[in-house]
Amino acid sequence: MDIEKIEQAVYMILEAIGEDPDREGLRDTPKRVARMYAEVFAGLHEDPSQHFKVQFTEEQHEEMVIVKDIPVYSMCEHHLVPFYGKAHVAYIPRKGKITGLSKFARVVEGFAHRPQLQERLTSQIANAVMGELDPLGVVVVIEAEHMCMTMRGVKKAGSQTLTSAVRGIFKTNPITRSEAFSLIQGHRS
Ligand SMILES: Nc1nc2c(ncn2[C@@H]2O[C@H](COP(=O)(O)OP(=O)(O)OP(=O)(O)O)[C@@H](O)[C@H]2O)c(=O)[nH]1
Ligand SMILES: [Zn+2]
Repeated sequence: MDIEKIEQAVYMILEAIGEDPDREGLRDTPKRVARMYAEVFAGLHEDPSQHFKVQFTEEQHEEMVIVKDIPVYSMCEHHLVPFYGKAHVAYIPRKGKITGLSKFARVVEGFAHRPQLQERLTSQIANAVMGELDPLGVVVVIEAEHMCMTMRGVKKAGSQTLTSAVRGIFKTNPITRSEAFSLIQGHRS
C-alpha cells in the first residue's frame, strides 16, 4: 500500500473542501487517515480464505455448525463510508472436515477490509467456505446498516440491508435451509 500517496491525497481533499491542512488540528490528519486506510483496506493484500487451511477431522460429523453475530465493519465501495452489522455463517461439514470457529471471524474480517459491496462480501465468504472446506453446504447471512444511506443521501437511519448466500445442500434441501435460517434469526432482538 502506498501510504505516502494516501497522505498526499488526503491533504488535497482538505485543501479542496476549503480547509487549511496546515492548521494545528489537521496537521497530522493525512497521516492518521493513511494509517486508518492501511488498516481498513488490509484485506486487499491477503487471501482471507487461507485461514481455513487450519483443519481438523471430527469423526464423520455431518451436523450443522453456526457461528452467529460476527461483527462486521466494511467500507462501501461507492462512497468509501462504513457499513457495519453482523455476519452469520452456517455450514454442514463433509465427513467431519471442520475448521477452528475463530477462522470464520478472521475470514469475514479479511473480506470486509476491502472496498466492498454487501452482496459481494456475502458471496466471497460463502465461496471461501465451499472452496477450502468442501462442506455439504453453507449459508452466509449479513445484516448491515450503510452510512451512505443514513448520514447522507436518502438519510434513512436504521434501515438494515440483509443479504444471504446459499450453497450446496442448503440450496437443494428446503428443510435444512429453513433450519439454518431459523437458527440464525432466532437470536435477533
Ligand atoms: N447493492 C448495493 N448498493 C450499495 C451498497 N452500498 C451502497 N450502495 C448503493 O450504491 C448506490 C450508488 O448510487 P449512485 O446513484 O451511483 O450514487 P449516489 O448519487 O451517491 O446515490 P444516493 O446514495 O442514492 O444518493 C446507492 O444507491 C447506494 O445506496 C452495497 O453494498 N450494495
Ligand atoms: Zn455507499
